[in-house]
Amino acid sequence: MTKRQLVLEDGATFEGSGFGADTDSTGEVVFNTGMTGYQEALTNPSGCGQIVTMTYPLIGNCGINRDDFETVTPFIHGLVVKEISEHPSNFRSDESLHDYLKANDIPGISGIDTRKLTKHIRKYGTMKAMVTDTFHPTEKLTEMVKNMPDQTDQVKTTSTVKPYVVPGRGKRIVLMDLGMKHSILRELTKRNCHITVVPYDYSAENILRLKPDGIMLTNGPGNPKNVTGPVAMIKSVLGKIPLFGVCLGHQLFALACGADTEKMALGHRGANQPVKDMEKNKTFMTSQNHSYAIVHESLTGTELELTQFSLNDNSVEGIRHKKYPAFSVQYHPEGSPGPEDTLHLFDDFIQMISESKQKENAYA
Ligand SMILES: NC(=O)CC[C@H](N)C(=O)O
Repeated sequence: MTKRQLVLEDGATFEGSGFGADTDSTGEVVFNTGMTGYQEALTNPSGCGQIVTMTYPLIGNCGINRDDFETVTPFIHGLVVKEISEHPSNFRSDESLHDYLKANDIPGISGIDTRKLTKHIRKYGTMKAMVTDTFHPTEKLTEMVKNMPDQTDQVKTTSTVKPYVVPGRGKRIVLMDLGMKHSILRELTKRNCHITVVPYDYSAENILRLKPDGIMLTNGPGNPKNVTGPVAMIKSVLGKIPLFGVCLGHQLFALACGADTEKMALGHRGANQPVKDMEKNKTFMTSQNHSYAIVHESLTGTELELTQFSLNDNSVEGIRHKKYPAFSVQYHPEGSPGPEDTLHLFDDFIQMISESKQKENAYA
């Protein structure tokens, strides 16, 4: 195995062994606390540009299978693990994690003290990093990492280029792909929706021409403030078509309504994030994967109300428009990986569409 190292922006270095592709790579180093679901986590397009550290100590033991992908092409820039399983064993396994990463040109690094690395990130925050097989003096490598430009076009990279249809006989949904996880599509198709998936820069005018019953905005990578098109779109459709936003979609909905977003110190990544739903008066375990959040105080003076919050750090997890049929959540209701306790939000969305149709008919 090649000797490989992870170099952080602040000069911290971690030596390990290479697996996956033999290539150098840069990105933002983050950690994921999920004990299962590495395949879904590494194929989530929201991870575009990130070097993902798995805190669970043994990764790759059930291989990679054809059923659990969240995108066709993975977008992460590196995978950091304590121990990589060299002999995956599972009836669904098609190939090893090593072979999969190699085929997709993503470097992995194993033998890392991921506890130490995670504590470091927890103390100093998420930061830029590099996975490299070259062992230049640390100062030189650190300088290279520091000078790495911030990526701002991740949504463009991960979104579909052209619209396409996934036919169904139920509600007609426009699904704006900001870096969509397949599981969102799966949940809508399970509910018989007729789905038109559109790119991130699809205009309100073009969406309205499709005469959808509802609009859903997906998850996606990067800073929500880098994505201006969908904000303008949301402003134009709000009150005309019921809307449901997830993760990045949730943040863009907030920006469109005059609230603000900020970068969190660490972000939330993992499958065990407790959230209080104030409308249902219940606590749910959720799957999360985000670095940014809505600024709670910025909801004041807008037409948005807080509906859900994190029981770990009180951050905003759900909002609803006070006048129009529109709501959103910061977490992944579709799970994958992680708990499916909040799948009912897809049913709530369909019901909101039916109720707003009834109201329209009553006024007609
Ligand atoms: N899962 C997501 O959609 C993440 C949203 C956004 N990119 C963030 O990191 O906060």
